[in-house]
Amino acid sequence: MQPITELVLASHNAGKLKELQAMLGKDIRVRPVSDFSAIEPEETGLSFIENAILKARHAARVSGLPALADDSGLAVAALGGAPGIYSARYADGQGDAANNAKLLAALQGLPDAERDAQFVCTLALLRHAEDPLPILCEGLWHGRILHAPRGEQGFGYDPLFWVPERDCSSAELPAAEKNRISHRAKAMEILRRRLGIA
Ligand SMILES: O=P(O)(O)OP(=O)(O)OP(=O)(O)OC[C@H]1O[C@@H](n2cnc3c(O)ncnc32)[C@H](O)[C@@H]1O
Ligand SMILES: [Mg+2]
Repeated sequence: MQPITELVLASHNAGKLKELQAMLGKDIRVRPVSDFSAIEPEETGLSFIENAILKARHAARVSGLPALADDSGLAVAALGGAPGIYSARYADGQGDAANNAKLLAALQGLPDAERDAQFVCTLALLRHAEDPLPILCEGLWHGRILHAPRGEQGFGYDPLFWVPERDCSSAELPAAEKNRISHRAKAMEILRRRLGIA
């Protein structure tokens, strides 16, 4: 396989883009898909990986470059895995603060022992829009949902996600530390190995 020297990141989420860029930018020239198109493809898949593939395919098509997409979310055990693939749309598109408020309300009154959750990250890399064999990677990060937000770092559900191995919320972790241990870091480690840049 030809080494990949440049790729388009198929995300419109600033927090995600920052993390992906920090994890890849030393080895590969990365450009956001917004350099090529403002259109966000509808996430019609029923699984994280289907949505990652369709976002990457769209980005490869509009850019003519290899494309990497990240479809991720939060799966809460007490909610049967919700919000899951609907994490970004949990509060009907009203944004991170509304998503977090809805999650806290859904778990109101539940003790710590019943607040297990995991962040899921899937990555899909397509060498071109018709690539029949995308590189697919996943990473999971186990934790617990807090009773109130903590911390200012990160994005999305980070202020509500308790990280047992660090005794703090993921929004209290310095960016470099989150990027070493998160679901995204784990998926990215697999991708780096597949690309031979580990
Ligand atoms: O689809 P793109 O354009 O990449 O951007 P998005 O924000 O819509 O991304 P997703 O469809 O993958 O939805 C992911 C959701 O899960 C949340 N999420 C994913 N990774 C996270 C992380 O590391 N920390 C906090 N929240 C995260 C994020 O805030 C979104 O609400
Ligand atoms: Mg999305």
